[in-house]
Amino acid sequence: MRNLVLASGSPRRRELLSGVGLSFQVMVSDADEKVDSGLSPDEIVRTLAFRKASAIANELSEGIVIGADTIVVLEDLVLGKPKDEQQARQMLKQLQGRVHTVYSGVAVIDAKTGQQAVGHRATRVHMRPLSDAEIEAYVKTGEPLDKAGSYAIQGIGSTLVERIEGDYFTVVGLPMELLASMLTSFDIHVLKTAEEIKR
Ligand SMILES: Cc1cn([C@H]2C[C@H](O)[C@@H](COP(=O)(O)OP(=O)(O)OP(=O)(O)O)O2)c(=O)[nH]c1=O
Repeated sequence: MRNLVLASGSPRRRELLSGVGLSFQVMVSDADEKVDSGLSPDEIVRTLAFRKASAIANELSEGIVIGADTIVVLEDLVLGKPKDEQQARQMLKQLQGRVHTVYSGVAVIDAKTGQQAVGHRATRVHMRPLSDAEIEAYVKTGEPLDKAGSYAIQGIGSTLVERIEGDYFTVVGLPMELLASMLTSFDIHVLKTAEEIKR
């Protein structure tokens, strides 16, 4: 099988991809995460996922490169990763007791042929009301710091989420069903690979 490359420093994305039995290399891009203020949320995550994948694909002569990006959107407010505890506190104060949408973009690029695909998914998240003391305690766990919107649904943040509408993996940062279907057009078939591993 052709070399698969995950262009991401996110341990969550690494775990999700390993979880379906794919073997891959990790190469972290230093792609600029600034975007035009006029872009819609889906355009933002698609642009950034593509930028991350192409930064790595440009360094390689072959390989299928995957990039991803996740943002949290509360009405017209776009929340990325907090700079510090103060910003994490502020984001959680805005999100508590309300519904927001998590957008995750995925880009796949074949470094050899230049074939490319970009997609995204959006999931609505209902967060329960949180007291200031709860927000403080959660911020102090350190978990919010490298997460878009300052929470991790897969971690202690699971206790803050009442329910979601849509794909769970989109919230964690890598929509797996979307990615698997995109990979089939690059002739990478996740279920077939999993079957080969079992044999
Ligand atoms: C909302 C949410 C986000 N996140 C994470 C996923 C992403 O790692 C991060 C969003 O930041 P990103 O900029 O998408 O990704 P990253 O900087 O971690 O990694 P890279 O750019 O190298 O791919 O937030 C969770 O882990 N759980 C959650 O519930």
